[in-house]
Amino acid sequence: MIITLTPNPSVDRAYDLDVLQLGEVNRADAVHVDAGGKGINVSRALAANDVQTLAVLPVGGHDGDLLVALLEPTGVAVRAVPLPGRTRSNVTLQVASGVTTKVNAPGPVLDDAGQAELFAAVAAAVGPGDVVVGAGSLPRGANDRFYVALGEVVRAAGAHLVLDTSGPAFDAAVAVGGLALVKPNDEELAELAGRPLPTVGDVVAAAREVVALGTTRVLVSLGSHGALLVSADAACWAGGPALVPASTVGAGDTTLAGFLAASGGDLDQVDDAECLRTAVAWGRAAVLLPGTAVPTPDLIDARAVRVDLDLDPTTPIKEL
Ligand SMILES: Nc1ncnc2c1ncn2[C@@H]1O[C@H](COP(=O)(O)OP(=O)(O)O)[C@@H](O)[C@H]1O
Ligand SMILES: O=P(O)(O)OC[C@H]1O[C@](O)(COP(=O)(O)O)[C@@H](O)[C@@H]1O
Repeated sequence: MIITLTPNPSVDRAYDLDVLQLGEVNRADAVHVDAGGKGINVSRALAANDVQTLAVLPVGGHDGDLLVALLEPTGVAVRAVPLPGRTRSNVTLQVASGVTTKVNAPGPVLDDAGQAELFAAVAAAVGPGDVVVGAGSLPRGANDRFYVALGEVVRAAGAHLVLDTSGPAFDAAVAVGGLALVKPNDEELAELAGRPLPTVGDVVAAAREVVALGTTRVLVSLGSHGALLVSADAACWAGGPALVPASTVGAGDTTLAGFLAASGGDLDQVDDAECLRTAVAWGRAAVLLPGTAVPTPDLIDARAVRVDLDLDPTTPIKEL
């Protein structure tokens, strides 16, 4: 079973515009409202591809009710933990040229009691061999060691922790280690490493520093340049021609979902190249969909993805 925990979920509202004019009245051609937040998107993408998953999330207020209602038809099993405060709404402005502008709200405060309730919900659901995905930013009030504490809950159950977050929470979890997989994008990995990562060799070296601290695999998404998968003894890249996105929101989450789906939920037996190919195929399919929509199997084309196990480390990421 793949369980996701999204400590700061969102109702995602995406506005499609021809062009965006700052300081002017902009009129949208369409508005998309989706259940959002990184773990929730992972679960939605899995469920859309018939992979069983449970999403654990805090909810509060009107948008909390709306979030649960939006998840109802998706096939995701939901454990919604009612907490004080109101679930946030994140806004995306999507222009026809493919440029995506996001405004993420801070969300409600999560206090120690709320954190304990979320961990209890995960502990009640997780069993040996399961995969728990901790994903997204931390709400105000949450300790930077939130995902470290989640790791203790997950490992106590004999399960694997996968992480997709950024900033101090990512830093703290990587420093402690014991992670099966992390999914930064190249900017998040550069922030963690504390230096720019312009080439393939730079990204692989930074990912190997994460591996050396006790993470088995690092899946680095590179936007239109595909993704790199790095472990202690291997590095491979997958990608394809750049696409003009209908929306990049949720593409990273869908990429992670594709990787987990291809692994069959067994992170002890991963075929790196095939899991990476599937991950990139899912991400590419996601960017062609509006808002935070997730692709179904008919929209995913793994054959369009090229895998390279022997990339020249001097290759600039921008040339992939
Ligand atoms: N413009 C694009 N063209 C083709 N693929 C893309 C494009 N943008 C994103 N992708 C795909 O989506 C994946 C995730 O995108 P990325 O922006 O790296 O994630 P995140 O949303 O986590 O920052 C990439 O690895 C790539 O496969
Ligand atoms: O938790 P954060 O970092 O504020 O991000 C939350 C937002 O990111 C998303 O999960 C999308 O993530 P990605 O675009 O990185 O795949 C949205 O659904 C959500 O609104």
